Amino acid sequence: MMINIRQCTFEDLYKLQEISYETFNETFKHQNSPENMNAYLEKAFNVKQLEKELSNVSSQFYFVYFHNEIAGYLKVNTNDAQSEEMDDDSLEIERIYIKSTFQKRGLGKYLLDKAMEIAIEQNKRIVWLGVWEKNEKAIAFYQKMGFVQTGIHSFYMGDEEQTDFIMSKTLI
Ligand SMILES: CC(=O)SCCNC(=O)CCNC(=O)[C@H](O)C(C)(C)COP(=O)(O)OP(=O)(O)OC[C@H]1O[C@@H](n2cnc3c(N)ncnc32)[C@H](O)[C@@H]1OP(=O)(O)O
Repeated sequence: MMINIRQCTFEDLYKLQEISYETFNETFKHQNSPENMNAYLEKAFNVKQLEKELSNVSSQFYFVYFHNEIAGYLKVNTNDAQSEEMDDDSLEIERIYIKSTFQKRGLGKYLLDKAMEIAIEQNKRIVWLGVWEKNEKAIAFYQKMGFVQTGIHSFYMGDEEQTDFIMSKTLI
């Protein structure tokens, strides 16, 4: 099989840190200062933080493999692991990141389908996510996947306040 998916465990901590840094950096370094990028990377992906997230029963991480190489990852949250106050019948896609060399091969859709599958299994009604308003590529991808904008919220990249679009999809 060309494409495989596997749920991450505690043992994957350092691999997870590596792909988190790499993909975040290549996605956002062109539109943000090095200071703000470093501040965010250190805060979001330090070992203690990732340990905490990996041990949260309401969060799940998955690696997607392309020809046996880690090509990207998915993080989903339910209940109080969601990064916004949301009802218990919703699931958050907190991160879908595909390494640039593996993009446009269907892997992002593969991870998104996985998230939808988890939501259905857990009887959720809404799948939602936050995406930076300037991340046009990801917004186009989520629109293509049937998500619509349902709100906004702000977050900090270092000391800069930025706006995320909240996008959602309702399951039948
Ligand atoms: C909640 C968050 O995580 S927000 C941050 C999202 N992640 C990032 O920005 C990280 C960098 N980007 C990526 O990782 C990827 O580009 C993703 C996740 C946005 C898309 O993943 P990819 O593997 O490249 O997309 P994939 O090949 O699965 O494409 C699926 C469909 O979306 C469409 N699509 C993908 N990218 C785009 C785009 N830039 N513009 C329009 N349509 C697009 C494809 O054409 C495809 O449509 P099709 O099924 O009709 O052929």
